[in-house]
Amino acid sequence: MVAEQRATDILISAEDLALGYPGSAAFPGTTGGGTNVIEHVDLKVRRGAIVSLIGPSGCGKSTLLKAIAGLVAPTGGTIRVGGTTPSEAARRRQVGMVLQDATLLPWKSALDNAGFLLSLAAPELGRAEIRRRAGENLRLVGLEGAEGKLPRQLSGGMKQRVAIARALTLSPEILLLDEPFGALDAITREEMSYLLLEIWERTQKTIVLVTHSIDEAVLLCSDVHVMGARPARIIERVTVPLPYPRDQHSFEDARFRETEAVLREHLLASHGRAHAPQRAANQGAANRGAA
Ligand SMILES: Nc1ncnc2c1ncn2[C@@H]1O[C@H](COP(=O)(O)OP(=O)(O)OP(=O)(O)O)[C@@H](O)[C@H]1O
Repeated sequence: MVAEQRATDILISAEDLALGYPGSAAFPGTTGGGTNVIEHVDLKVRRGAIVSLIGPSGCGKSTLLKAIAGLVAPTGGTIRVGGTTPSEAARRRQVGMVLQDATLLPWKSALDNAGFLLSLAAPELGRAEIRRRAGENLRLVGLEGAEGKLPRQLSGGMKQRVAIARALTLSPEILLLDEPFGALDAITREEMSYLLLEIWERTQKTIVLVTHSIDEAVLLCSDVHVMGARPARIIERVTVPLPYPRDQHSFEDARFRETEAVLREHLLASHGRAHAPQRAANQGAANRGAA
C-alpha cells in the first residue's frame, strides 16, 4: 500500500530515455543512428515538487523539457507524465510551458494574452469564462490593474508574468519553465523567483525549471538535476537541504552556500573543467542513498 502510494506520488518519470533530432550532430558512442542528443536519462519528479535541470549550454535541457511537454518523441526508453504519454498529458492540458521569450500577441491586451491558449484549447468555455479565469491568474501573478495594457506597455518582468498567467490559465498540473527569467535584470529576476515560490505555495503545481543560475536553482528547488553533455545524461541529483517556505533570508543559510558550492563543482565537472572533488562526490553518494 505504502509502495503504491509512493508510486502514484511520481508525476513525471523517465527510464533509460533517449531523445534526438533527425539530422542532428552525431555524438560518438550514441545509438539511434547517431542522432541522439540525450541518452540513458532516468528522472523522477514527485507530484508538487519544484525541481530544476542545469548543465552546460547545448546539453539537452530544453530537449528534455520538450519531451515532457510531448513536443519531442523518444527514440528510446520510456517517459510517462501523469500516468500516460506526454502527448496525451498535453492533450488533457496537464502541462503548461513558459519560455525565455514571453511571445505575447502584440495586438492583444494582457487579459486576452493570458486567456489566449485556453481560448484555443477550450473555446466551448466561452469568452466571459476564459476572461474570468485569465483575470484570476493575472491577479495571482501580481498584475491586477494591468489587464487592459498591451505588451508594448509592459516591462520585461511584467510580460513574463503574463506568460506565467497564460500557462496557469490552462489549469495544468505541471508547469515547465525554460529559462523564464533569463532575459531579466538581476533584481527583477530575484523578484520573479519569490513570485514563483509564492505561486507554487498557493497552487502546489509540480514545476520543472531549466536555469543557468545556480542561485535560482538552490533558492527554488527541492532537487537539482545536473546534466552532462555529448550525449547528455543526468550525472547527479543534488537535494537542497533547506526547508520551505524560502525567501531572501534563505541566502544567508550556511546550507544554501554549501549546496551552491557542491553544484558549482558538479557543473565544472560537467563542462570538463575539473573533476568533482570529494565534497561533491560525498554529497552525490548521500543523495543516491536517499533516492
Ligand atoms: N530542432 C532541432 N533540430 C536538430 N537539433 C536540435 C534541435 N533543437 C536542439 N538541437 C540540438 O540538440 C542539442 C541540445 O539542445 P538543447 O536546446 O536541448 O540544449 P540546452 O541544454 O537547452 O541548451 P541552452 O542551455 O543553450 O539553452 C544541441 O546540440 C542542439 O544543437
